[in-house]
Amino acid sequence: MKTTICTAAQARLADKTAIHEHKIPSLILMEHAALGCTKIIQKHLQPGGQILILCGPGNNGGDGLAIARLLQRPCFVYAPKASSMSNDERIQWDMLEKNEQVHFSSFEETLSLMQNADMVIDALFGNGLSRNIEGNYKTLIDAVNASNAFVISIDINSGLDATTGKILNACIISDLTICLDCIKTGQLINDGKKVCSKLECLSIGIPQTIHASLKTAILLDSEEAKQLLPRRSNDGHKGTFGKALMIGGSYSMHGAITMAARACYQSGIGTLTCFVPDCIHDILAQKMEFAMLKSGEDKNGYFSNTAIEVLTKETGKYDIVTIGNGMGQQESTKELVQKALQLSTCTLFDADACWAIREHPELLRQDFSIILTPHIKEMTYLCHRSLSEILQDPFGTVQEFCASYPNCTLVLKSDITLIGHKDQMYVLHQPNSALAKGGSGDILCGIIAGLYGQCRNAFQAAAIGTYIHSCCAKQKKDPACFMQRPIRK
Ligand SMILES: NC(=O)C1=CN([C@@H]2O[C@H](COP(=O)(O)OP(=O)(O)OC[C@H]3O[C@@H](n4cnc5c(N)ncnc54)[C@H](OP(=O)(O)O)[C@@H]3O)[C@@H](O)[C@H]2O)[C@@H](O)CC1
Ligand SMILES: [K+]
Repeated sequence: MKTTICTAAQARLADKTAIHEHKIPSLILMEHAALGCTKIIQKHLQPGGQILILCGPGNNGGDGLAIARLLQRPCFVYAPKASSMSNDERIQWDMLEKNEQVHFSSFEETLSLMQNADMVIDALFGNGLSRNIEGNYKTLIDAVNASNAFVISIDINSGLDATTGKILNACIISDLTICLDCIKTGQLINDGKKVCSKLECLSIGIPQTIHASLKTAILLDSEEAKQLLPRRSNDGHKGTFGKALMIGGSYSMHGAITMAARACYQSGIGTLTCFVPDCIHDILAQKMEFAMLKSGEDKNGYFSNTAIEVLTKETGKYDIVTIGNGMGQQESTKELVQKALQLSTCTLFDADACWAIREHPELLRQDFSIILTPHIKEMTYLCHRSLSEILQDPFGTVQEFCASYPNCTLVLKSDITLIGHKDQMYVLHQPNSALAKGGSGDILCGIIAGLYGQCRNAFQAAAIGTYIHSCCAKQKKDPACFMQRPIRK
């Protein structure tokens, strides 16, 4: 089952389509949601533990009341007066009329119960939050955050904008958030990262085809990765697995191209050629017994402007060209980037190549595939957004770029990495500080190139390469001393 990532509007549309077009009554969806939540809640609940369920005025509150019914154990519930409930919540309320295990508490009682509660279920607001939280709801949220209870939010932490991840004046900080049907974009960005400790996504019976038709982003998890990993045929030869040319390096940054090349080789490329400045040729010849080496004229430790001449004879020889690792922000980098595009083959722009193309973004529109792997700072060179604008809205940034450059696959690297192509997007949500060190990006570039050689599909290679890269980071218990080596399992 795919886990999807939606904006608030997409999530609402998916609900609406399921209810009105697929004729699945909303109460059935709510029952699925509540049954699934109850199972998860029970796993975290101590026998005899005191549980307090906070319900708001909409269907999120309806989920809370359904959970109270399904728990089948004594619990306290705070709920608004029946006249201000949504229709479905009202039906849930009626179902509790004869229930003797559910005790409704007043606002004041709820505040005092909070002090001894073992668990608080946050069903105040979900996808329908529309303005700042004030008054009693704010007081309740502040009290939850001050309590020692284990807090589970239903669907969305109440107070969090589901799309932007901004807090609307007050917000529940949860130990666990059970996302209904899909993860919301706001849970992965901005304040969303701080208020949701752990996300668990629950299927509630909304048909997967609805998400597919809405073109929602897909979580890149192990299930998805298995589908993407290229299969190597036993009767393949080195040509089958691709010929890569990696252009990069400088006197002070020869490690970057070395790491990228090693990662490419270890990721299964058929043959690998590195093109580096003359001044580091001999160093690399010592380090890279696995790659063929070509070198071009250097100046002050970088490629010279005339180094490009060597590339003129290379047209048609390679399946993938990578450019950028350790090249520096030099005039020659700009020249080489343009020349690399003339090789008319799939080209991966990493690091300084993303900087070098910024004056000629029109060159990114080619009739062959281009992969770009910028981190957030490098992304500022590729779009008209500032660093903070990209951080605020990484999903929109990737969508906008991919719509403008349909032949490009963009890998926007940060604690969550987004991989976009046309209207498709994968989201890798495995933040790990092990990858926050020099060389990580170079290795990712190499892994993607190695995998491209084996599948010849830029979006697939970028997605599976990004996933494998993050798996490498999980190998060590202490992320600070992690040494990166590509793996294949
Ligand atoms: N539909 C489905 O298929 C399923 C939906 N499910 C569940 O429904 C949830 C979405 O339900 P929902 O649309 O009723 O929104 P929800 O957030 O509960 O409340 C909206 C209410 O709050 C009010 N309100 C808003 N902001 C406020 C504020 N700051 N302070 C005070 N009031 C405020 C708002 O008032 P209004 O803006 O209309 O004036 C309205 O009355 C979703 O997250 C999931 O949990 C599941 O059961 C599975 C099936
Ligand atoms: K909630």
